Amino acid sequence: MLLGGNKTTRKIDNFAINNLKIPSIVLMENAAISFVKHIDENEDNFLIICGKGNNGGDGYAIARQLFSKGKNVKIFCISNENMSNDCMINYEICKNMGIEIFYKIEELDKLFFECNVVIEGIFGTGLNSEIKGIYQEIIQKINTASNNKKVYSIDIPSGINGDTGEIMGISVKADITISFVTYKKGFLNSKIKDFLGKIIIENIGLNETSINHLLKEYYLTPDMIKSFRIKRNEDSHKGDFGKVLIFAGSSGFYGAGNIVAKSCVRTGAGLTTVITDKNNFSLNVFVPEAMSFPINFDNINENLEKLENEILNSDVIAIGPGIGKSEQAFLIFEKLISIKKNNKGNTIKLILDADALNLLSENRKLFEKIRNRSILTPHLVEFSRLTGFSTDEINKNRFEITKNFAKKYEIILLLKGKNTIITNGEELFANSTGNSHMANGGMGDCLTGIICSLVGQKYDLMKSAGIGAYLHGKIADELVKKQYIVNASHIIENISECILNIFQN
Ligand SMILES: NC(=O)C1=CN([C@@H]2O[C@H](COP(=O)(O)OP(=O)(O)OC[C@H]3O[C@@H](n4cnc5c(N)ncnc54)[C@H](OP(=O)(O)O)[C@@H]3O)[C@@H](O)[C@H]2O)[C@@H](O)CC1
Ligand SMILES: [K+]
Repeated sequence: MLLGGNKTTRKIDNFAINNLKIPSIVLMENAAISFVKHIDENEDNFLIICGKGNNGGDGYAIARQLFSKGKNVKIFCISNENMSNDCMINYEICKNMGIEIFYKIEELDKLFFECNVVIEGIFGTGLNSEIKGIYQEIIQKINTASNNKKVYSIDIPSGINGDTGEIMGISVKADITISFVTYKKGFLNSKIKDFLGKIIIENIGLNETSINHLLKEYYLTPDMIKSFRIKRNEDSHKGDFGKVLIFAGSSGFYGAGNIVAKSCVRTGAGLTTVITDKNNFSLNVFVPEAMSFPINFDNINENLEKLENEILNSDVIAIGPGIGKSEQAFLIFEKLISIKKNNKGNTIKLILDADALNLLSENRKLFEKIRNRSILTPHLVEFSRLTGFSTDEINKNRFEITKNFAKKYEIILLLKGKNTIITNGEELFANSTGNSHMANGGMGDCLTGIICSLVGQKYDLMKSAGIGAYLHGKIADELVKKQYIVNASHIIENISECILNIFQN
């Protein structure tokens, strides 16, 4: 699903009008028809509150549509001065059709009392400053009435900034928001969840393929994930699904390595090998399918040569969870990223997480070795270390900072958090799955294991990160329907079933 904001709405509008030659009034009509589809047939009494821009124009067009279905419709017109052209056209039609239109704020309370459903088209993507005066008063009244009326917002609850989700002074609290063409970036702001209600994204007669060159940002949906699927050949063998090398875990943190390995195995990698302390015997017990490459941490140099063969034999290497920041960990990390091509002549892909990111932050010249072949999966604090931006600055400007970083270092960045962001600097995915019940130790390790497994199975880096993040969150979303806390082990046991559901449904 396309992800957009205020500017992109104007861009799409302009393209549809100027290039596709769809008159703007047709787009508005399509928006109104799509909107009305979601209104309960049994509802009868509607109050439609309209501003003077195209959001209000949508409101008048929706009023006409409902009126023509025989519904009882009243309109509250906030202002009929300086209306946009299409708003004016629909306002005039409503007047000509004899729909009752009210103008005085003193009449509003009675209008609320008489209706069952409020539809508001005060501001959409054109909101450009703090809301004050009469607009503020009307929104307050809508929110008071919303206690016992169903409130629908057209495109965006009036008062929410479509780009940032910021509340511009005050906002309508919608029960249902029906938005057009794009999932608005502002909806990703977790602080406004209660204002959005149920979100539905509707078409206005534009096929996604005719406009998707205009924007390269997406909100991940099940259909998108399904479209990424690479079918398995009947005659394939384990070599076709990737040789994955994992450097994760160290004394005290063996669990991290075990979780990465088990997630990787369960996601379907062909062969999984874990570089681990020679004294760690837990791997074989926890993940019998994985192989180990034992390291003598007391004498690292004796291992590095043998390790070279292992690297040359790999398709993808995941590095970081639980490795610590010791001198030995650094030497192994440096070795693992020092070879770019494997024995088959293919580029060895890298997934860098946790301590690998911290080591990278402290040794920035190593960025040169990871270009064009890596996924970095920081959480907010790790990303702050990598970029030098404060966590607040990143939160306020996630899209721009992540894209710039990915572009600068030519890597895929996956910034974990609510609506995990994945970007290569051009294209961007915002994840739609996941919840707070999965916020506990080992989750990130599990995600690393899933992603390196997908890369091994020849999914490109963006798609591996996208599928991985979606799958990881989706499993947790399903599990919280029947349990309160979701741990990495729960995710691991459900990976395979969830992949099946996503790819086959
Ligand atoms: N491609 C699509 O997706 C399609 C989108 N469509 C629809 O168009 C909507 C966007 O329409 P839009 O651009 O006319 O802006 P809109 O939100 O109506 O607001 C502008 C009005 O508000 C005013 N105003 C702003 N801030 C204010 C404030 N703080 N306090 C007071 N006034 C304020 C501003 O006044 P001005 O500042 O210009 O004086 C102007 O009058 C979009 O959300 C969707 O519903 C569909 O029709 C079909 C195609
Ligand atoms: K609105």
